Order: sequence, then C-alpha cells, then structure tokens
Amino acid sequence: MTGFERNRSIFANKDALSESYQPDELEERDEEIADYMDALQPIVDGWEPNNIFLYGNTGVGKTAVTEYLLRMLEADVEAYDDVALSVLTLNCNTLTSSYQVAIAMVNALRDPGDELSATGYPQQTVFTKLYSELEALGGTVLVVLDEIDSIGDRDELLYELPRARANGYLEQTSVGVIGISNDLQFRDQLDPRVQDTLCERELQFPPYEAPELANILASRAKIALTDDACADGVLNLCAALAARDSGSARQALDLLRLAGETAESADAEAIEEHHVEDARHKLNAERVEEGMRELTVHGKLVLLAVVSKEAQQKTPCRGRDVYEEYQRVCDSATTSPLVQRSVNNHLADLRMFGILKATENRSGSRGNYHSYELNVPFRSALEAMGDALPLAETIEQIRKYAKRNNVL
Ligand SMILES: Nc1ncnc2c1ncn2[C@@H]1O[C@H](COP(=O)(O)OP(=O)(O)OP(=O)(O)O)[C@@H](O)[C@H]1O
Repeated sequence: MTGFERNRSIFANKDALSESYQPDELEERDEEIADYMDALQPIVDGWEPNNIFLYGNTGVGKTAVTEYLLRMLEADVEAYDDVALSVLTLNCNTLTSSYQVAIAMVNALRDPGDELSATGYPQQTVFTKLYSELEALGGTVLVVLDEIDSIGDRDELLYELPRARANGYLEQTSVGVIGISNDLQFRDQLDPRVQDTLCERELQFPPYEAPELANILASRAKIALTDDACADGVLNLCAALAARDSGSARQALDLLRLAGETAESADAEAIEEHHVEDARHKLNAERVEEGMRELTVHGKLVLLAVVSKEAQQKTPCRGRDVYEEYQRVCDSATTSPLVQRSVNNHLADLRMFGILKATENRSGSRGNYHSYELNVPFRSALEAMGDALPLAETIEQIRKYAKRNNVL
C-alpha cells in the first residue's frame, strides 16, 4: 500500500469551490447590487435604515451579495463619525418561531455563559430582553435573517422589531431588518401589517442563465483550478446543465467541483465533458437519496412497496395495488399498516417530492384513478431504502426479483 501524497494536478485551491468561500468579486449581479446599495444608502447618510426583503430561488447569490455588501458597508461607514453600525446575522433554518429567533438573537448579543435557555420565558419577556441588548449597542443595528421563511406564521417579531423605536422600546438604537428567503410564497402569506413593514424595499434575484453561470464559473475556475485543468466546453456544459435545472450558481459550482474530483480520482490530466456527466448523475442521486432519507417511516414503507412492484415489473400500478403491497411490507416490518387514505396521502407527497410519477387514467363511470411508478433510478431508491429501513431480508428479496426481471 502506498502512503498519502499531495495531488495538485486538477485543483490549485479547491476551497474556492466550497460553500464557505467568499468571492472578492461577484459576477453578473450589477443591477441587483445597485438596487441593494440604494436600499442601504440611508444608513450611510445617517438616517433610519430601510427594512429589506430579498427573495429568489436557491443558489442565486442572495447570501453572497448580502455578505459582500455588508462587508463593504461596514468598512465604508468607518469614514463617518456619526454612524455606528452593527450587523447581526442569523440563519433561521432551525428556528421555527418568533420566540426562537428572539432567543437566538439575545444569545448572539450576550457573552458566553450569560445566554438564555431555549424555553421557559413568556414571549414578551424575551422581546424585552432583546430590546435591552439592542439598546446597549446604540447606533444602527442591521439584523439579517437568512431563511426567514422558517419562522412560519409565528411572525410577531417581524412586526415588532422594525417598529421597536416608533413604539418607544428603543431610544438609542435604530433597527433595520434584512429578510432573505427562497420561498416565494412566504411574502404573500405574511400578515399584511408585517408585509408592509418588512417589505419596505423588495429585491428579487432571478435565476442565472447559462452565459451568466459560465462567467461565474470562469472567474472561480481561475482561482480553484490549475492551468489547463479544464478541457474546452467543460465550463459551458456545467453552466448549461445548471441553468436548465435550477439557474443556481451553487449547483454549477458543485458540478464543477465533483467533475474535478472524478477526473482526479481517474488520474486524468484534465476535466472532460464525460466527467461532468458522471458528476451530474452523482449529484442527482445524492439529491434523491437525501429526499428519501427525510421521509417518515410510513413514507419509506409506501415507497418500498412501489420499489417492490417495480422489481416485479408491475408498474405503473394503481393505488390499491400499492396498498396491498404496502400491507405485506408492513407485515414483514411487524408494523401496523395505516389506512388506505393515509397511504394515498403518502403517495401524493412522494409524487410532490419528485420520487414517484403518477399518470391519471380514466375509468368511465367510476371516475379517474392514478397509476404510480418510480421517477428516480431503481438502484438509488433501493439503496436509499436499504440504508434507511432495518429490513435487510425484504430488501434482499426485492433485489433478487429485480435481478431476475433485469430491472437491476
Ligand atoms: N454572482 C455571483 N458571483 C460569484 N459567485 C456567486 C454568485 N452568485 C452566487 N455565487 C456563489 O454561489 C453559491 C451560492 O450562492 P448563495 O449562497 O449566495 O445563494 P443563495 O441565493 O443565498 O441560496 P440559498 O437560498 O440556498 O441560501 C455561493 O458559493 C456563492 O459564492
């Protein structure tokens, strides 16, 4: 066995393709940056900050542009003695109510050891503690709430925080909230009063198109890859695939990184288009597997029933056939089955997640019904279920059927 040896044939700085990397320059967002700067301008002028709501699909640069502009803003306001700016950034992805967000804000502002516990206070008490932490800061405080939609409809803080000064809770401090979301419906679901304050300035980031993604990739590849590490057409292919699927720069960068890793482990001298294709398959499979692992136990058992029907080459099949198979699967898992209506709900969810495909059939006077089949590769579904369910024997049986029927 040979030992470890540094490999720098493809990557010069692989970290430049990672999620945590902060690029010095942002490509293709000049217009959005200009609007964003305009919305932040009152802070530099010494006035009350705007509240800003920023939305757009995943991976379109909302966080990257926000971090870039706030770094710039913090540096530039140093020139003005009458502006004291503090920025408090919070990712709300695990915080599902105003209460939890307020606790997290207080704790981010307090010294270690002096934090609030996560439960046990009336909400208004937590808000009062938050106001006193904010008041102690003085000046302008920008509160950035990324993934703000996680807060759901328990959104009182989003109403109260921007009005804290007007309502007399703060005297020395002005608060501006920047809410960031990739849930396009969140804004519309907000209480109209919250909408009015929070969405004082709205910025929308559209998905990237292929030529824009190609430029983003080219500027990142200069830092991340060695010279000649990319065959002609590779960056354009990554850009085209990501543009067609999501318009996400994250997806384009992930594709390039994974294609580079594939090329590296094959000892290739450069990344070729077929490495990108391999990377795309791997990323798709990972995405589906992640989705499948997050299902509830019965969601997984319903999916396993469809996998089993597929192994027997009996798909597309009707809901009631899936239900019979599901009852057998529950039997082998020694789990009590749900009623058919609940299984139908699971089938609808699996379809919504893109794991199953359903075709509508007409059956004359008895109305329409759906036929279900897998919408993901059989092998990925079987492997994900193998990892997620303690049903080795049943899964082995399904694998045997699948082999016999050339499904696997
Ligand atoms: N215009 C750009 N120029 C350079 N890199 C970019 C640009 N836009 C996005 N990126 C890069 O793409 C990745 C994803 O961007 P970012 O995290 O800002 O997306 P997002 O819109 O906040 O997504 P999400 O809603 O999923 O959090 C990051 O690595 C970021 O550096």
